[in-house]
Amino acid sequence: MPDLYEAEEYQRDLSESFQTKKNTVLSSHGRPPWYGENGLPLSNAFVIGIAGGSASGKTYVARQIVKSLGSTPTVVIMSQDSFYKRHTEEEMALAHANHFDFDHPDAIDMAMFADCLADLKACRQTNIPIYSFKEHQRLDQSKYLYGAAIIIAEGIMTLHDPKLRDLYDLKIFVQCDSDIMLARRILRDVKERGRSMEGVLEQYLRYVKPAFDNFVLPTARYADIIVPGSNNAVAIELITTHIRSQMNERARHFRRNISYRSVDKCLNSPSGNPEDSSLTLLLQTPQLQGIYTVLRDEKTSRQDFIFFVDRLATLLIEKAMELLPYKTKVVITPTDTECSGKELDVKHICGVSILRSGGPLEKGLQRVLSDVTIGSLLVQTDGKTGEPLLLHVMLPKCIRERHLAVDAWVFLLDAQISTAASAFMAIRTLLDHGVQQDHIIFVTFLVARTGGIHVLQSAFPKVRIICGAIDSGLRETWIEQYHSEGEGQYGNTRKAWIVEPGMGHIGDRYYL
Ligand SMILES: Nc1ncnc2c1ncn2[C@@H]1O[C@H](COP(=O)(O)OP(=O)(O)O)[C@@H](O)[C@H]1O
Ligand SMILES: O=c1ccn([C@@H]2O[C@H](COP(=O)(O)O)[C@@H](O)[C@H]2O)c(=O)[nH]1
Repeated sequence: MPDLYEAEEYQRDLSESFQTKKNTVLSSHGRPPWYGENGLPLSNAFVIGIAGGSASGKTYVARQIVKSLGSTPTVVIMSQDSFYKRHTEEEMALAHANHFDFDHPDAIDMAMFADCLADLKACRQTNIPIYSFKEHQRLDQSKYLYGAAIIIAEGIMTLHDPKLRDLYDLKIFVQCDSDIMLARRILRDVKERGRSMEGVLEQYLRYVKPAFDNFVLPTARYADIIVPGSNNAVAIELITTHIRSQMNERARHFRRNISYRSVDKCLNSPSGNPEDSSLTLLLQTPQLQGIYTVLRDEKTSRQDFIFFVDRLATLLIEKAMELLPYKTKVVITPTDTECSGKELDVKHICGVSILRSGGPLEKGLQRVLSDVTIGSLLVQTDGKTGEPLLLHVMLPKCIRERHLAVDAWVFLLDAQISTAASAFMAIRTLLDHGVQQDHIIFVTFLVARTGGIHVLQSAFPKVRIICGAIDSGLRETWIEQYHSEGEGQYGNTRKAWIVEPGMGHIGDRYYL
């Protein structure tokens, strides 16, 4: 699945002319857990810095590494080109006349580059600027990035700043013949950056070449590996082998570790007082039990299933609404009387569903909060290992930006909590974005008493969970899967967990 973790509107809003493809490339085969059973991040992302002269082949090396890594977790290529400073009208006029020095370290916002890189390395989201080489200007848009297990930072000055050098796990310098660099630069700048050949040469002789000798080449001494600017396949293979071994050391067996734990303290607080528990079970009225009976019945038609799921979702969301802060509001009634009441006291509120089975709760949320924005997280189980993989992140704006996320309240939606591996991953993702733990309300139809709920509650004690039923069983199984390829049909088995008595696969029964 290409281009993960990118905001969709970014794709729509920016035209190809801004050459955004060079600046950031993302590829992913799913991100395995990056945190431990205590909910805290275990390891930082692996960061590679690639320096070298202009057109030496830095981007090429970065892309070849991604290609050669093959089926690896998410990789982000972050180009230092995105961090050229914002320019005044005069500076832009100088730039268009080839009289602006873009090759001096001061031309790049090193502090911002280091901050964005540090955020990504620490598994937090970041919003990087977008730079237009045609306009010689930083654009007003920014690009949201999150979730990289491997980050490749490339640019002429990536090894220049000591603060930056401290962030890299591996430092690479691309060493290329000057004539080749000049020839490549002429071709590229005329074709892609809207320049004339005379302009490119003038800029090269005035700024690019002297800066390369003074600022870029000297940083080669900080590199762990020097890679040639052409015919570098062997060097790239060596680098990928090293990265793979680093990633293997970080691999985890997360779901296996959190399932089937002792459940004595599972649903209640350590004090044993249910009131202190982070889990709220809807009052088990006959009416509620009636709804669950319809939903559990395998004979229930799809139409009835949808109807009763929507009803139940509304009840759950109404209960969840009680956990939000309210403030006093005075209104004048139609009888011209002053009346003191309440209104929500939140800056931002949104929903995030864990796909696909969180979807059936969305209608309930929209019934209660008509204009709510709902994002999504696609978490899937690796069929072979049973480990959760984060495949797609599409979050509302109030979470994507950290300064908004700290004030956001989030209804996290998933049909059931069984091993709790998906819930764990979704909560960690929200925390990485700066959402406060006690601002997360997890809404679900079912919780498996013998699943991972205990570990989830002890890792994130301030996250409130609202559910309508607690089931006693959780069974690990292998499901046969068939797919067609060419002429034939091929089958394989996939690991799955079944809640008992349960309601079957809620997402499938609702959507299929
Ligand atoms: N090893 C290589 N073999 C062939 N062409 C290359 C190689 N490295 C780079 N190039 C070509 O040179 C040009 C500039 O490379 P690029 O990676 O964009 O440079 P940089 O990122 O260092 O400015 C591109 O057209 C690219 O395809
Ligand atoms: O507005 C600008 C900004 C930068 N440059 C030149 O770009 C190169 C660095 O990019 P590479 O992709 O590493 O080649 C640098 O040498 C600047 O001179 C520019 O021309 N205009």
